[in-house]
Amino acid sequence: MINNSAIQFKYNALYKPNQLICGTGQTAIVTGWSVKQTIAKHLPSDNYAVIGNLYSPTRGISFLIRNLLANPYVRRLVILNATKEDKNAGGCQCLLDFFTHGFTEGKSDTGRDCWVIKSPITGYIDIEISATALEILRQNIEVKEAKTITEAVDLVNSYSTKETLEPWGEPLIFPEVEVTPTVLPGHRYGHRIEGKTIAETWVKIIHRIKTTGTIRPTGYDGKWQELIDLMAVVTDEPENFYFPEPNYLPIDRTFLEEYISQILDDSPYREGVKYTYGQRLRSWFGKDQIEQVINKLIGEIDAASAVMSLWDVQDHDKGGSPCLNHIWVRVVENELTLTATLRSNDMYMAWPANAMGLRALQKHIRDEIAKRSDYDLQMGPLITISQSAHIYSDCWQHTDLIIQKHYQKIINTEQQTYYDPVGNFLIEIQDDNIVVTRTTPGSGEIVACYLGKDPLRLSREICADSPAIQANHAVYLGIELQKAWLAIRDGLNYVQDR
Ligand SMILES: O=c1ccn([C@H]2C[C@H](O)[C@@H](COP(=O)(O)O)O2)c(=O)[nH]1
Repeated sequence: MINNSAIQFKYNALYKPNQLICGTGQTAIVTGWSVKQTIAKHLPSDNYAVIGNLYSPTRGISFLIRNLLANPYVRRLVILNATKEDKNAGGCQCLLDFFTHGFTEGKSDTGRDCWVIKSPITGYIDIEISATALEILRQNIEVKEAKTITEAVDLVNSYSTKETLEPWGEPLIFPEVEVTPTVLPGHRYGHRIEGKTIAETWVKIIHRIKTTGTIRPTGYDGKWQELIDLMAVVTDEPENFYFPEPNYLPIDRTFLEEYISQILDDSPYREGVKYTYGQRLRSWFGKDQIEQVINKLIGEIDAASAVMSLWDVQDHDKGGSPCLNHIWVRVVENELTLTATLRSNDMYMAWPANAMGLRALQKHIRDEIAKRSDYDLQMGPLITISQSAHIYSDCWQHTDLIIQKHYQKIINTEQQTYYDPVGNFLIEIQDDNIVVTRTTPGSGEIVACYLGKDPLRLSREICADSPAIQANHAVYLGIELQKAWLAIRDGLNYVQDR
């Protein structure tokens, strides 16, 4: 025991320094999803060593443990496990289980060797950290769970009246293994990705970002790969949601149920708890915007102003502003479409939940309109526009694995339908000329005709007229035009697709 209780410790934040509030005491506080500043403002800084969030058991715990190992004088840990989000994410529970039950050697989802926490919630610790070091932490840190902010504050204050404890040893620092992806050239601004289901669209999105996104600093002491303004169009998500079997999405049905309520239902303001989308939509601005949109469309079904806004101008002054900012609902040929704009979107971890939650909102609006009026609309596509569409570096390995397993299969199935919204092209030879007839994709009506001998010139003309032609369709056309040209040159018969 050290007798000088006025001793001040300097917290060495090796990882995520900008995300932590550092003090000079011996107690670390993990606030889960609660806003860390709310706790800090109730405590003098010499009562705590550090205050930080823990959002995810698979991504956050390793950093936290590495920092604790670098600061051996931290002898007490208070874990605030207070909100619905904490229950959903399971990070705080998993961290508690690390201290209570320990860990075993295992593999992560991507097959990487790691320590797996003995917990019903999946949580990983980097294998580069030695088991001995992890045991030292487990033996030398006193851990307490708090269920409310007040309980956490009282616990920390009561610790500060106790005597100062000796550090458990010298700081321990372990190497890190970094994965650097190869980035292929591609568009940086503005992408359109379409898929039938959220799951399928998600695989295409993560493929696009992972192969062509720019690697940049995140603003959270890390890196992400990013594309700017990525529009995803989901055309046929079924009513009860499609979850692949086995489920490769980062969420399951139990999580989704909770999450949908965060979008559809109001929730009262609570100190330390961030906005919820439901609260912003239902009550934050003194109006229920979901009701407003339902009533607006019933009154004027063609309205182009069925807008819901989630951004508050005050958000510039506070941290933790909403990522989902603008929702627009529009009826197009008896279909109800919903377009949502997100200023910042974690496309690996958050987009599937965001998209499913928005789809539930779209369905709710459709159903309410049907209940209260004569409009029985179909469900149209769900469209999301993600302005910063990113994947954090600690998800890159997982992302690669999902792409490897599922991307090509999805593309193959799509290509086999031979469907292109720009239409079909029929190729024939007439009097030593190549004749290309363009028809609509549905009824096959003729919309354009091209005639010539030069396959390259014809391809260019066709592509200039339909710049949105699908890449595989354009390549196919090129091959057929060349075959037609060869047939003319060699005096052979030409039949398309033979
Ligand atoms: O519904 C949500 C909420 C958050 N995020 C992600 C986007 C960012 O990666 C991070 C929020 O960071 P800030 O932009 O608020 O700092 O969380 C989403 O993707 N969807």
